[in-house]
Amino acid sequence: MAPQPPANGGAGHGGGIAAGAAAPSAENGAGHDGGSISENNGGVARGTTAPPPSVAANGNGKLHGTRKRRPAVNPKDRYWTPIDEKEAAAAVEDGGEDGRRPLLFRTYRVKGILLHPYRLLTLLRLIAIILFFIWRIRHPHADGMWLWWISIVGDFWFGVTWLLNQVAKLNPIKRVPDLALLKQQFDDLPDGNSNLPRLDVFINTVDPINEPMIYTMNSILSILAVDYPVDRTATYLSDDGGSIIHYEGLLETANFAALWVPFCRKHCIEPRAPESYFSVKSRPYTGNAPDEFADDHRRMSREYDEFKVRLDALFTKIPERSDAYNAELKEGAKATWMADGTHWPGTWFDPAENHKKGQHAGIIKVMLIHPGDEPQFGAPASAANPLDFSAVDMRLPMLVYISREKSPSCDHQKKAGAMNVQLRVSALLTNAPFIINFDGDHYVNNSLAFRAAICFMLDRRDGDNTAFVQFPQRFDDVDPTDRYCNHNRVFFDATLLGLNGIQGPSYVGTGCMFRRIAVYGIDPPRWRSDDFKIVDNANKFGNSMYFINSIPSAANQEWSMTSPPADEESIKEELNNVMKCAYENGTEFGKEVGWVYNIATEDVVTGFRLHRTGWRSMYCRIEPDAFRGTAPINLTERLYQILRWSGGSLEMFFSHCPLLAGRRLNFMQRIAYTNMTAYPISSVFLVFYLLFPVIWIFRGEFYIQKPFPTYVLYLVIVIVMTELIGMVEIKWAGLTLLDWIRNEQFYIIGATAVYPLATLHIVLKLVLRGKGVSFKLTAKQATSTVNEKYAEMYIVQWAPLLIPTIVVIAVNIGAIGAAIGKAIVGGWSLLQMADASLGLVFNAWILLLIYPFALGIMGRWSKRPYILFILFVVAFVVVAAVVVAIHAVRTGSVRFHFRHSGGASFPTSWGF
Ligand SMILES: O=c1ccn([C@@H]2O[C@H](COP(=O)(O)OP(=O)(O)O[C@H]3O[C@H](CO)[C@@H](O)[C@H](O)[C@H]3O)[C@@H](O)[C@H]2O)c(=O)[nH]1
Ligand SMILES: [Mn+2]
Repeated sequence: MAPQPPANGGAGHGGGIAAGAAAPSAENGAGHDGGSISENNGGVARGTTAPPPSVAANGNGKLHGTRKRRPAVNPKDRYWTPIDEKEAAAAVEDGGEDGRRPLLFRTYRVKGILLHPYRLLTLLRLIAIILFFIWRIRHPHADGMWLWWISIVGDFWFGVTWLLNQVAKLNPIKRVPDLALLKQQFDDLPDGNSNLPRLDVFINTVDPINEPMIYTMNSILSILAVDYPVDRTATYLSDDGGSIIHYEGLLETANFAALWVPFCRKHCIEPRAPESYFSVKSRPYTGNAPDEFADDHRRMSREYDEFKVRLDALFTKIPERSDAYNAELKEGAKATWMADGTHWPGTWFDPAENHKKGQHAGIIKVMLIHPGDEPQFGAPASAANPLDFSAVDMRLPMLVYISREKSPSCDHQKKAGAMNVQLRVSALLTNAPFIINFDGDHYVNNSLAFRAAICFMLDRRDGDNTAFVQFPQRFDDVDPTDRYCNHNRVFFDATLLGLNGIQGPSYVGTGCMFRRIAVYGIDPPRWRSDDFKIVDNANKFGNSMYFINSIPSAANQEWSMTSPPADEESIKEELNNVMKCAYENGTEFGKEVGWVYNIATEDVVTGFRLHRTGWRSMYCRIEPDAFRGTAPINLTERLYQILRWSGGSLEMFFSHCPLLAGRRLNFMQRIAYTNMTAYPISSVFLVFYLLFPVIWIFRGEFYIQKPFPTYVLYLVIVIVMTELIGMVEIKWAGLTLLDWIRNEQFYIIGATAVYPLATLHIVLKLVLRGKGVSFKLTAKQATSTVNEKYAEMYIVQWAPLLIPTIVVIAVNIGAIGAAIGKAIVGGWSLLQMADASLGLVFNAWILLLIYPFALGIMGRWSKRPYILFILFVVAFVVVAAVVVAIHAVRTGSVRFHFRHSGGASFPTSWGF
C-alpha cells in the first residue's frame, strides 16, 4: 500500500471551504529520518532496566561501535516522555522470575506542553465548525440555492472526515526497542548460543526490467548480511515472472554473497546493500580491523562491479546459450536452456505451450542450504583471496528461489497470491514462527532491524497479541524537495504514531514482520475461548497434510528452538502441490487465511483483517532507517500509484466495511480505518469547489453564501485553526514545514486528478458489478542505466489522468484573469472589489497548491520553476486582455472607473 494519503485523506479539509477555494488541509509534513528515539534509546531504555554496564557496549555496539554510552537527548525527542517507567522498574525487580519475560521496548507519549494544546485546538476547531455549520443552516441565502446545498453537504462531509482523521491522532505513541536488553536476554547465553526465534524472509519480484534486477539482488544481499543468527533465517525470493534471468541472477548473488557477507561482518559496515554502501562517501569505521579496511574495501568494490557486469551479461548470455542449443537441435519450438543443458521450466524467451508468461509449472530451488549451528571461520589472506576472513564466520543463511505455478485458467491474485504461496512453501521447509516481507525494491538499511522488530514480538506486555510490526517506508531516490510527496512523512511520522496509540499501525505492504499463526487467521491469545483449537477446520488450509501439521508447531515454536528445516528432496511432491494454483480452491486462502485477495491494496485489507480478529500491531521506527526502497518520481507513475491505492482503499470501504467489523476492532481504530478507506469521496466535493471559479469567468459576482463577510470570517477561523493544529503536529512529529506543505499539495493534486476517478470507478463497479482497480506494477527508476539524477521526474508521460488537474489550473487562471479584466473595465464598487480579491486569494492559493503538478507537465522546463510563474502571469494578462477586448467590442468603448457605494450587502448579524 499504501503509505498513502489516508494521512492526508481526511486531512484537514474540515469545516469550510471558500467560494471557489480549497481550505488547506490540516496535515503537516514530516521529520527527516523516522525513528529518532531509538538512536539513544539503548541508553534511555536501559536507564531503568539497569543491566550491567557491559551490556551497553553489546547493544547496538556493532552499529555504533564507538558511540558514547550516556543517553543524549536527540532534538527530535524533545517533546516525548516515557510512560512505562514504573513497569520497567518492576520488570527489573522481578528479574525475569517465573519465566516472566523482560520489557523489550519503552513507550513514550507526547509531552503535555504540546499534547494539551493539540487536543484543545482540536476541540476548539470542532466547536468552530459546528457553529459554522449551524450558522450556515440558519442562513440559506446564496445566489444559487443548488450551489448552496452542494456546499452544505460538502462542508458537512469535510467536517466529518477532518474529525475522523484528527481523533485518531490525539494519542500518539512511540515505542522504542531495547536492542541491548534483547541481546543480553536472548543472545549472550552462557553456552555462546542464541535463543532468538527463527525468521522467514519473503521478497517479491515480477519483472527483471520494470523492477531492475540490481535492486532485487541488492535487497537479497542486504537480507543475507543482516545481523541475526545465521541459522535462524531463511530467505524466499518469489519470482512471479518465472524468468530464468532472475534464477541465474540469484545464483550469481548467492556466489557473490559468499564474499560480501563476511566482508560486512568483518568491518561492521552499514548499509549492507552494496549499491547504497558504495554510493555513500564515508562513514566512521566501526569494525574490528581498521588496518585492513582500505584494502578490503577497494577489493570488494571491484568485486561488486564485476558482479554487476555478470548480472548484466545474463541478458545476453542466456539468449546466446539458448540460441546455440536451439541451433544444434533444430527441433520445434525454441526453448530456453539452463546452464546444465536442460530446459528452463519457467517462462521462455520465445513462449511455447507451458512456457509462456502466466503459464508454466511451479519451480522451487534451494540456492543456499541451511547452515549448521557451528560457526565456520574463513581462510587467512592468500594470493587467490586477499581478504583475511580467518576471524569471520563464513556461513550464509538459507536462500530459496520460488516461482509458483501459473495457468491461464486461474486468477493469480498478483502479489497477494505470491505471498500465500511463499507462506505454504516456507511452512514446509522452515516454518519459522515469524515472517518478514519486502517488495523487490526495498532493502535492509539497518542490519539490526530484524532484532528491533523481534523486541516487540517477544515483549511480555502485548507481545503475544501482536500480529505484525510495521516499519515506515523510506525512499532513496526521491528528489531533495520531494516534489510529489513520495516520502509521505505526515503519514509515516504522525498518522501511524497516532494509530500506534490505538490498536496499531496499518500494514503498508513492505518492511513488516508477521507472526505466522496470525496470518493463518488464528485468534490472538486475548480472544481465545476455552475450547480454542489451533486448527479448528482443516479445510480452511487445503489438502496438504504436511502444511496442516506444520501449523501447531509454528504456534508452539515461538518460544523454543526448532528442528532444522525439512530436506527439499524428500518433500518435493508436497512442495509442488502447495505451489499449484488449484491448491487454494475451496480453501480460505485470500479470505480468512493469508494475504487477502480481490483488491488492489491487499496490504491495508490484510492488516485490517488481523486487527478485526483482535490482534494488535506495533510501529517501529529506528535510526538509521530500518529499510529503504525506491519510489516513482515521475508524475504519471505517481498518479497511477495513488489511483491504485485510493481505488483499492475505497473498494475496501465497501467490501470490508470497517464500520461493520465485530467488537474486536477497537472503536478508534475503526474510525481510523473508515477515514483511511473513505477518503477519496471528499474529492468529489473538492473538485466542485476547485471548479467553482468558472462562474466568475461568466458572471461579475456570485455568492455561495450570504452574508459573505461572515462566511469568510468563519472560513478564516477554521483555516487558521487547521494550520495551528498542523504547526503543533509538526513539532511533535518532528516534521519540516516543507513536508507539511508537500502533503497538502499532493492531497489537492490527488483530489483533482485521481480520487474522483477512483470514486467513479468504484461506483461503476458497484452498479455494474465489474472489476475493481487493477494492479499496475509501479515502474522503478533504473538509475544504473541513466546518467542524469532524477531524470524520470522530467519525463512527461501523457495520460488521461492528467486532464482534470489541467482543467482546474485553467479554470483558476481564467478566473483570476477575468477578475482582473473586469476590474479594469470597471463597474465594481470597492466592496465588490474587496469581495473579488478575497476570492482571488483562494484562486491563487489553489494554484500554489497545484503548482508541483504544473511543474510536472512542463518536463525539463521545470528545472527552472520561475518559468512557470512567468507563464501564469502571461496567462492572467492574456485572459484579462480578452475580457477587456470583449467588453470593448460590446460597449464600443472602454471605461475605467469605480462605482462608489456598493450593491453588495453588508452583514447585519455575525451569525452566532
Ligand atoms: O503479480 C505481481 C505483482 C506485483 N508483485 C510485487 O508486489 C510488489 C509491490 O508492487 P509495486 O508495483 O512496487 O507497488 P508499490 O505501489 O510500490 O507498492 C505499495 O503498494 C502496494 C499495494 O498497496 C503494496 O503491495 C506494496 O507493498 C507497497 O509498497 C513488488 O515487489 C512486486 O514485485 C508480485 O509479486 N506479483
Ligand atoms: Mn514499490
